Amino acid sequence: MKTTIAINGAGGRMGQRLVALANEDASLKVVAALDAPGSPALGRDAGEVAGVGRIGVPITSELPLEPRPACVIDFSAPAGTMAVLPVCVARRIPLVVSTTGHTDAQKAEIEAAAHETAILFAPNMSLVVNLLFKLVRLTAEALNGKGFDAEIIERHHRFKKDSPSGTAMHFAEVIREVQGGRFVHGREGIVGERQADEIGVHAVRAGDNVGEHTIVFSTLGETLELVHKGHSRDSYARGALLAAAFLATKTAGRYSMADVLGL
Ligand SMILES: NC(=O)C1=CN([C@@H]2O[C@H](COP(=O)(O)OP(=O)(O)OC[C@H]3O[C@@H](n4cnc5c(N)ncnc54)[C@H](OP(=O)(O)O)[C@@H]3O)[C@@H](O)[C@H]2O)C=CC1
Ligand SMILES: O=C(O)C1=N[C@H](C(=O)O)C[C@H](O)C1
Repeated sequence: MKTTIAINGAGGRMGQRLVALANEDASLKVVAALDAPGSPALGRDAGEVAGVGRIGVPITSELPLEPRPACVIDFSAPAGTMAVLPVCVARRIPLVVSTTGHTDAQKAEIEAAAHETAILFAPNMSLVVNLLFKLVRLTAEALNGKGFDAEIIERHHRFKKDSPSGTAMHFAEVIREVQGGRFVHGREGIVGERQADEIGVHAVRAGDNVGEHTIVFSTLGETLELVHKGHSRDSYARGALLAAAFLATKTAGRYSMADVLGL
């Protein structure tokens, strides 16, 4: 029995990889592909847009009633998430939210939807990055109160619309949960000496970098850096497809990539 999926943002960089990789997976079937109202991708075959040939699924701006997907995967934009969320809630369709850049109010709405359907909301679908979240928590605990400065540097492609990355902010939130402190986004001018409670967050936008995160723990005399470097968007896409297969069988509730990946 194939897991049927719908992809929100199917015309985008990630959406295209999801269509392509799902097309190669005998356990999955793409039954719907969505994109923004007014998108030039509307009406085109999702497989053709993804470069894998026709799959018989046209890209539409709304989720058709039939065939009902077992799970929706969202790699769109905040507005895209908020457009598909009520549809998934009303129809009790599990939803994997991979999009980043939401407001706090939008995040709260996404979390509330878990009362009605299965929700997995994660800024990064990569196995290695989700392992790195645990390693950063372990490091922050081990070095807490020992005089280490924590800074996060993220690098992404020139096309990324939100900043800093959702992944970088999750690293920062993990560190703050453990050590307390306050986020400092970049530094400019005579800002004075670095205060011990600062958690620096810095975003580089250049070239076609698919995602690189460096978490720095530095003190007088030595530095520890924990680094993830993405080579392809496929690490995120494969994680998202695993998440969809996991979520498709779940009842209402809030699930995580740690649940999916057994971390
Ligand atoms: N969790 C994870 O592991 C990862 C998360 N991401 C996140 O996924 C998102 C997408 O990234 P990426 O694929 O590079 O971005 P793209 O801009 O390439 O793709 C986004 C797609 O969503 C479409 N879109 C925009 N608004 C809507 C809407 N209202 N309804 C439906 N579709 C819409 C866009 O259409 P149009 O171009 O016409 O606006 C575009 O086709 C970003 O937030 C990014 O941070 C990315 C990689 C990994
Ligand atoms: O926009 C991207 O490309 C990515 N965005 C996500 C984020 O904002 O954390 C995940 C990954 O870093 C790639």
